[in-house]
Amino acid sequence: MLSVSDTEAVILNLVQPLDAQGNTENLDLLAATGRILATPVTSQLDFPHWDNSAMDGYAVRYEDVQHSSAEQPAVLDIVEEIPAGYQPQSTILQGQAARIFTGAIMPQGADTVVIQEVTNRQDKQVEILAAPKPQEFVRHKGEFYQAGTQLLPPGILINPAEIAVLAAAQCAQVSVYRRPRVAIFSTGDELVTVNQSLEAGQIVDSNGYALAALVKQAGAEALMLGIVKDDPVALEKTIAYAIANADIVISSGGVSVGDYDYVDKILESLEAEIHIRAVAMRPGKPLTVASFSTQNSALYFGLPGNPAAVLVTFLRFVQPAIKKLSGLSVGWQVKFVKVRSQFLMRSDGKRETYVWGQLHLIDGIYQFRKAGGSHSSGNLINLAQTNALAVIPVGTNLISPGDEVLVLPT
Ligand SMILES: Nc1nc2c(c(=O)[nH]1)N[C@H]1C(S)=C(S)[C@@H](COP(=O)(O)OP(=O)(O)OC[C@H]3O[C@@H](n4cnc5c(N)ncnc54)[C@H](O)[C@@H]3O)O[C@H]1N2
Ligand code: MOO
Ligand SMILES: [Mg+2]
Repeated sequence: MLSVSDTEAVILNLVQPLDAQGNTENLDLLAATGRILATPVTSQLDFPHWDNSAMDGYAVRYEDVQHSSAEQPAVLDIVEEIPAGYQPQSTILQGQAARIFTGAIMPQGADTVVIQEVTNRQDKQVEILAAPKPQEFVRHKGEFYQAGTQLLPPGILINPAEIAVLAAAQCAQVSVYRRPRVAIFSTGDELVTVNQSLEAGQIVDSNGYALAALVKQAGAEALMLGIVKDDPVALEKTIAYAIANADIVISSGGVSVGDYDYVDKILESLEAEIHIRAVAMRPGKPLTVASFSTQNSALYFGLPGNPAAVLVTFLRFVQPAIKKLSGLSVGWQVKFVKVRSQFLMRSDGKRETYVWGQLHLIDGIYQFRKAGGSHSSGNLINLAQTNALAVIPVGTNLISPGDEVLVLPT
C-alpha cells in the first residue's frame, strides 16, 4: 500500500498537461472567467498610457510652489481646465496652473498636482496653501507596465483581476485551454438512476452525480456514461470507449477484493499499466490508477464505491490531476490549512484518516468541527453541509479539542 503523498506524486507525475497546440479555444473576454490562459499576453500600451493626475486639484510646476504655505501662498493663474478624457491644449509656464481632475492627462510644463483641499480658488487664480512633494499625485506613463513586456503569462487562472487587465489591454477575445474532458461511470448491479423505483437491494447511483458536480467544480467537462453492470463484457466495452474519448476516466466501485469487483482485471485485459492499487488512507483504501500506452488514452481512476471514499479520493487525487492537466502552470496541489479542532477525533493511526466537517470562523480564526453522525465511508448523509476534510496523519491516534490539525477546504 502506498502512502497518500507517494500516491499523489505518482499521479501528478503521470499527468501530461494539455498542449497549447490544438487544445485551445478563443473566448469572448466575458466568458473567460475561471478558464486558464493559453498564450502569453503582451500589450503595446504603456500603463498608465500617459502622465495623469491621481487627484482632483491643480497641475502646477513644482518649482513655483515649493515654498508655499498658508501664510505665504503661491498665487497661480489658471490657464486651462482639464477633465478626464481631454487632451490639454496649453503648456504650463512659470506662475501658471491648470485645473485638473482625477485621471486627466497632465499638461506640458506641469510636473506636480496639488489637491484642491490645500488650495484657495479665487476666480481665475488659485492660492497654494501648502508645499507639495515633487511630482506628487502624478501617475507617470509606463509606471505600472511598460509596453512590449509580458503582461500576463500563459497557464494562469483567469480571475476577475485578470479580466480587468485583459480588458484594459483591449483583448476582446482570449485564448484559453479547452476544458479537460472527464468520463464518469458507476459500476454495480445494485444501482439505479434517480427516477427509477427501488427494488430490494437497490440504491440510487449517487456517486455519478457527486462526481459530475466535482468534475464541473474542478473546471472540467463531464462525459456521463451512466451505470454499468458488474459484468466484464459491459465493463470492458465502457472502459475502452471512455479511455478513447476522454482525458481522464473516473469509475466508482468494483476495485476491492469482492467476486464482482472487476475493474482491475478489465484494465489488465486492456493492457493498462496499473500504477496504484491501494493507498494507506481512510476512506479510500482500494484506489486504482492506471494508464495506457496507446496514444491519447486517458488516465484512469478507479475510485472505491463507498460514497465518502469517492468524495475524499476525488478531492485528494483527481482534482489536482484535473488542474494540472488543464494547463495551470502552478498550484495544482491540494492546499491544507492549519486550524484548531473543536472536537476530539480518533484514528487507528495506520492509515491517513480524512474526517469530514465544517470550518467555522470564531473571532476571525477558523476552527474545525467534525460532522456529527456516522463517519462510515458508506454514509453520505452527513457529508452534506460540510466544507472541509481534516487529516489525521499516520501514527497519530488522537486529536484532542484545541489541537492543531491540517484541513483541506472543499
Ligand atoms: N474483504 C474486504 N472487503 C472490503 C475491503 C477490503 O479491504 N477487504 N475494502 C473495503 C473498502 S475500504 C471499500 S472503500 C470498499 C470498496 O469497494 P468497491 O470499490 O469494490 O466498491 P463496491 O463493492 O462496488 O461498492 C462498495 C459500496 O459502495 C456502494 N456504491 C457503489 N457504487 C455506488 C454508487 N454509484 N452510488 C452509491 N453507492 C455506491 C455499494 O453499494 C457498496 O455499498 O470495499 C470494502 N470491502
Ligand atoms: O477505504 Mo474504504 O473507503 O474505508 O470504505
Ligand atoms: Mg466491492
